[in-house]
Amino acid sequence: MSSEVRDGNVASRLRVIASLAPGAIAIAQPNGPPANDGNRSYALTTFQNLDERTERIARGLVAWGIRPGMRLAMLVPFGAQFIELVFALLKAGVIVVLIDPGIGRKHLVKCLSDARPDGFVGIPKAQAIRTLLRHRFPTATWNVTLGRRYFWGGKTLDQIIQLGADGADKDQSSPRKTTALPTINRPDPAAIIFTTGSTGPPKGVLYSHGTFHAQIDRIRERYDIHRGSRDLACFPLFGLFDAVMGVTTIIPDMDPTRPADVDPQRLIEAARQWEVDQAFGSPALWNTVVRWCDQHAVKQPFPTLRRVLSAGAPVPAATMAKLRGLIAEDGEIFTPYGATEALPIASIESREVIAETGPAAIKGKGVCVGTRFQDVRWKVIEIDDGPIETIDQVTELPKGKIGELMVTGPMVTRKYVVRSDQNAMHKVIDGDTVWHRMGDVGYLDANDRFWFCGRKAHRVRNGKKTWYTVPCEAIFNAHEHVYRSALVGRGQPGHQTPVILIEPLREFWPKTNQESQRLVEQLLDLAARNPNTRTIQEVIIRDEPLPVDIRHNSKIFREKLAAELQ
Ligand SMILES: Nc1ncnc2c1ncn2[C@@H]1O[C@H](COP(=O)(O)OP(=O)(O)OP(=O)(O)O)[C@@H](O)[C@H]1O
Repeated sequence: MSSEVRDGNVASRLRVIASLAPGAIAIAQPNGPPANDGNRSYALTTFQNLDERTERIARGLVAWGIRPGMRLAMLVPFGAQFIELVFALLKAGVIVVLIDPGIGRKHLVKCLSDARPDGFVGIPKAQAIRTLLRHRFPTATWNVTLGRRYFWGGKTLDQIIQLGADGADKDQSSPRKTTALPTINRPDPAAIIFTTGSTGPPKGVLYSHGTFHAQIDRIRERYDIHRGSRDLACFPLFGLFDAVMGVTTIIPDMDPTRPADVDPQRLIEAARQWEVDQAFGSPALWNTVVRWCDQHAVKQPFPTLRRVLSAGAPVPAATMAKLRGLIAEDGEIFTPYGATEALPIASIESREVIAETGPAAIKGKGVCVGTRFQDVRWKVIEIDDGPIETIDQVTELPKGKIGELMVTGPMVTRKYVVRSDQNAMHKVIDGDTVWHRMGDVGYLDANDRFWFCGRKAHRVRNGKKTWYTVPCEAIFNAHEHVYRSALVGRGQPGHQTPVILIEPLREFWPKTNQESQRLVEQLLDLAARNPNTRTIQEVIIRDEPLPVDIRHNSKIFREKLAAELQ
């Protein structure tokens, strides 16, 4: 489809979809509580509505004075309006600043301030907070409020839409008639998206329109996604991809910033009502769904679901096997691997995990994240904690050897624009090409699959000995009373003692010191029998959950734990 889109703006794909299927439903959002039979009423947006409204908002923004390259930060909860506004801003040539509220208030304000936005598009509450903190956002003068505007300046969305219809700003003495949308080329900047911040403060990644095109094309091809599919979008940003692939986004009744707290009953109802055939969610969401169905003895609650996507962290093979039993028999579960800076890089399907790579992972071989997406190039290189400027300074490792992963391709972003000091640590120049160092360690196998062994920054070192998080933790996670574990180093890198912190499953939380001691002994016994872990001699059973990121609910904040241990 990309060849049909003449200009480089990724939002122009909407126009193509709208011309092919104008009346098809682009977005369905619940607008009432579920009835007794589980069915509920939904507000519907067709592809034609979506294209026309985004066009009108974009024209309104341009008529108001918004110019290509201006940065506008989105402070709008995920939903139909979020999707609509992102496309409208892209059509106007704006660089959309996207921040996941799940990163927490402190990081949120800091990231927004560092992104130096020219304005905010937000709900009244967000605009009120922005106004109170205006010294942090000195350049933010173009502000659009959804709903009612109170004591702050700017325009309401309704005024922008009106402007888009009129083609001129009535507030101005000499109304402009120039509401043509700008021409955008693929290399032009489209968005600044923040990393989760699981290894330090979140970094702002610059996406071009070309980055988005490459992501959409690769995802569509590899997962064989077609117009007419219906996606339960439990991971908000996927709703944006759906719209330009002609897929209906069903917005689930859940807090997208707290995927582990989802009510599976609501998902099941939505999937039934819409005969959903695709769903995207984080591993934590699927874990909640699988456990709930287990507890309630629910059999195949998603009979029409044929494509499940789960991203952001490893999905245990056991969860995958159970999830397989909940969806259509011929359904597939994919775990794409990538990062905010480079997505998608690789992918694996559940059958391969269950039959082959999952059992290997349990033995401490790392988590296999699969084979490359088309046009990705990757190398495993010797681990270096400092910057690597050019490709000639890189030492590539042979297959099977653990090192750090670096990648390049059209979906790989070229730089950070917030915390740009981090560019030196992550980017390697190779002529016109930029390689991105993922910050992940692992190895490539004989079938060109990558085996993820954890984050580079989380490895524990003592002299020549290195312990990698994922292969070590797998040995402890295999104990039937363990929910998850974290390898943490006590002391300075190079002189660290490896310590394993254990979060038992809720039902097996030790009630006495003796029970706790018994569990420690069993775990040390397990550790002694595996070469990865036999040098680990300290296991601590926690009496509270391990700290994890809110966005994926699965990335363990090992830095925090290490600080507690020192
Ligand atoms: N399928 C997967 N299996 C295992 N880990 C994954 C998978 N997909 C992503 N990851 C992990 O998530 C990381 C990317 O996450 P993200 O871009 O959200 O930010 P972050 O790297 O956690 O944050 P920061 O870079 O700020 O520390 C990858 O580098 C990898 O460690």
